[in-house]
Amino acid sequence: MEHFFTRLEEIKEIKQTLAKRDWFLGTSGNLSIKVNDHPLLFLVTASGKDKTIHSSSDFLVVDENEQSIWDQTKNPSAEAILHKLIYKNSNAGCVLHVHTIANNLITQSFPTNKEVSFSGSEIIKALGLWEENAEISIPIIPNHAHIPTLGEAFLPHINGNHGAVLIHNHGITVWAETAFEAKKQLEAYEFLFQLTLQSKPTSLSV
Ligand SMILES: CSCCC(=O)C(=O)COP(=O)(O)O
Ligand SMILES: [Zn+2]
Repeated sequence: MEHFFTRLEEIKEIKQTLAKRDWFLGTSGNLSIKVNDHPLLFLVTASGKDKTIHSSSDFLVVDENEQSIWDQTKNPSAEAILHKLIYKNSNAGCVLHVHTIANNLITQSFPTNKEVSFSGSEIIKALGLWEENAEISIPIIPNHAHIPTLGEAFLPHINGNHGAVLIHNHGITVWAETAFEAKKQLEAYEFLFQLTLQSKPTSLSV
């Protein structure tokens, strides 16, 4: 139980930090943190809420069918299936999804089912790549309104315990083994997007 409350505090703190950055405009975005491996249980944001307002009903615990196990008065994030797919196919412990102007604009510069690559910035070390001239690539998938179809497009890109997927004209989903790592990596990706958009167009490469 102590573990549960520690995880809850971690994800609440991330929600508050990202809200201060305006990364939840228009009720967009969803966050989750794993609280049990077998059976899979994770805390996930409730759907459709203003995520800049913080209350005791911000999160609910769902199982591997994305069903709330205690509280039937609110619904889990509509995108909880993506979080479930990540937890079922990696050792990730936390999943963060945000819509930002920068992550939407970056996807508009590239075709879907391709990837966008970044190199030449020190912040790439925050993504775990420490070698000289390291390059990081992020896949861009189509934005299917039907979430199970979005999940099918997303699944092949879950290739490790941490990673990221851009959804075209929608947002980014980042996962990592811990909440600290997931937030760090999300921030590093958003840094790269903003840097690229504010730099010369030649710094983009497909
Ligand atoms: C209001 S943005 C459209 C839904 C979305 O993409 C999102 O991230 C928020 O959905 P949720 O069900 O998690 O509130
Ligand atoms: Zn979304």
